[in-house]
Amino acid sequence: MKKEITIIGVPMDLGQTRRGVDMGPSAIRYAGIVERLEDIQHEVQDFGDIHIGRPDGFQAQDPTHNLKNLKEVAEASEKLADAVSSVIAKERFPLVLGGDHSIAIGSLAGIAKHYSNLGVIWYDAHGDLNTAETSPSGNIHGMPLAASLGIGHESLTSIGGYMPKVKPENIVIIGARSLDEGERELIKEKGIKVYTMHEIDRVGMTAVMEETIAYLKDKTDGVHLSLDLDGLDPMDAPGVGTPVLGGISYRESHLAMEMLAESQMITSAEFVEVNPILDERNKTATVAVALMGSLFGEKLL
Ligand SMILES: NC(=[NH2+])NCCC[C@H](N)C(=O)O
Ligand SMILES: [Mn+2]
Ligand SMILES: [Mn+2]
Repeated sequence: MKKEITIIGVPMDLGQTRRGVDMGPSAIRYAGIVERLEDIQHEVQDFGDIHIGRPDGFQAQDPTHNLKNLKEVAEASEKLADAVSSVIAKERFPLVLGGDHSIAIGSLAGIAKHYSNLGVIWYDAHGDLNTAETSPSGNIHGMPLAASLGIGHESLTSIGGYMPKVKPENIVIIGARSLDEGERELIKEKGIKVYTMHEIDRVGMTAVMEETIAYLKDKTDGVHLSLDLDGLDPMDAPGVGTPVLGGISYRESHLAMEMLAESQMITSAEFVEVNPILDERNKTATVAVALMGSLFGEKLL
């Protein structure tokens, strides 16, 4: 089915401390995302990049919290929320390119306004369910899913002027293999559905995706895919800032994207954490583009 897609680049690197992930959108464009989607008959428009403010180097860390670059991340999130929301208002499919995963706070704030029961598939090695209190790093890219549940610092939970963006029972995390203590507690407390690498190995990606699709299908009126490239194994996606061994393979990821394409349930998507400085000859951006091809219906025959 032909889609009208708008690409939004978010050159954000302030949600974590390794420089270079702000070049993710360029690397993904360079790897040919527009042509790839046009080749399978979609109509693609490139919105360009959201402007990311630079932190004032002389400004001391706010003593009331340990959140790095909170002001800049919150400002960028508001801008992204507006951009994403305007794309959906035009009945186009928003495809957001990161940037670190903190950008999901803005994407979800812009998207969730348009749905009463948004589903979220969080494809990631991590839960990104930390708050200032539970975070080992103070990096906001470890917090976007918590913030979208309405948990965490007010400057992050209130983006878009409402909260929460998503209900715990509408979330599925796939690929988890690194969770902090507070994240584990939150998962249990809220009953969030998680397929760790254990389940993926045990029952296989086919069953994981069948169950995920069945779980979300009837109770949601839209599903956002938030794909962190570190969900994949670092052998397949080396250009990420927080790699974790033992991840989802390139092949399993293609299968997952193909099954989502068949389900026709995905209404928005983002691909994040591509860091060209840490990458090998743009491999991770190229993998991201290949996965987007499958998500949007590319088939060999
Ligand atoms: N989006 C990501 N890559 N997140 C990594 C988070 C790592 C760790 N859990 C933290 O809070 O700092
Ligand atoms: Mn991650
Ligand atoms: Mn993440």
